Amino acid sequence: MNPIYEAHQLSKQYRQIQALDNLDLTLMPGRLVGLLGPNGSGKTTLIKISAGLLTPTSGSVSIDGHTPGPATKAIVSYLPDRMALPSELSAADAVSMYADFFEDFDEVKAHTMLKDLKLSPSQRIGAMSKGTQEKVQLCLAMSRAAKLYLLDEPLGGVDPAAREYILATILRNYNEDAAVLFSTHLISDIEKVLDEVAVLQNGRLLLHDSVDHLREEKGMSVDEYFKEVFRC
Ligand SMILES: Nc1ncnc2c1ncn2[C@@H]1O[C@H](COP(=O)(O)OP(=O)(O)OP(=O)(O)O)[C@@H](O)[C@H]1O
Repeated sequence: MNPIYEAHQLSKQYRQIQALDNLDLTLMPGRLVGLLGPNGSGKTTLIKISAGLLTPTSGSVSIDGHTPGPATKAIVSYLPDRMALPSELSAADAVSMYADFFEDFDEVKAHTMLKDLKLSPSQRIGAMSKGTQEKVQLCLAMSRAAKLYLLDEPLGGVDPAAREYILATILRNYNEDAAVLFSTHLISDIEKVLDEVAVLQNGRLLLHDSVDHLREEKGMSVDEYFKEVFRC
């Protein structure tokens, strides 16, 4: 089986700040991977480069054999870390817009998810709370049948009751040949669903391992390991 995603010697420099530093990361299809790391470790930068929104200073990303760009936008479902939809649209308008943009978008699935999360399709996005906006964006991102999902903090502002549903939805909705790269600080909430973790520190890959192997080798949960390594 070929990797769906490969970052090779990836670096990103913003003036004096080295946000990514010669990072190599390979993701295989069918894996749900948590992208972890303290604030400022480079998670969003990695996701944005992979989504084709930022250009690396050096190194490369290959997604299903393509450099991030128009070809990868058709196979990558990206969930940004902040609201990216026009505020005047309603949730139903946003669903129609996604249906126009993405061939792999399942409109019925999106409406079912909105209903399950008790979101009003007619409410204007600009009038929604931050957590509600995040839920709408997640419904849209997970209603695509993509090969790679890049989810930047999908649970950040979501209440604990909805987190369970969202995690179950991520697990249920993604096609088993797809990979999911999922950045989060809510490690204890998600480690039970993850196959692997990739941990960033100062723009470098500190560790990339299966959750089972990490727990066995370190004798602790991923959450405990993270707190131990990054204790302030
Ligand atoms: N547009 C920018 N201009 C300058 N520096 C930036 C910019 N965006 C990010 N950085 C810097 O790059 C580094 C990595 O930031 P990034 O947002 O990728 O980290 P992160 O791991 O996603 O952080 P968090 O967990 O806080 O969301 C940080 O030092 C940040 O200050």
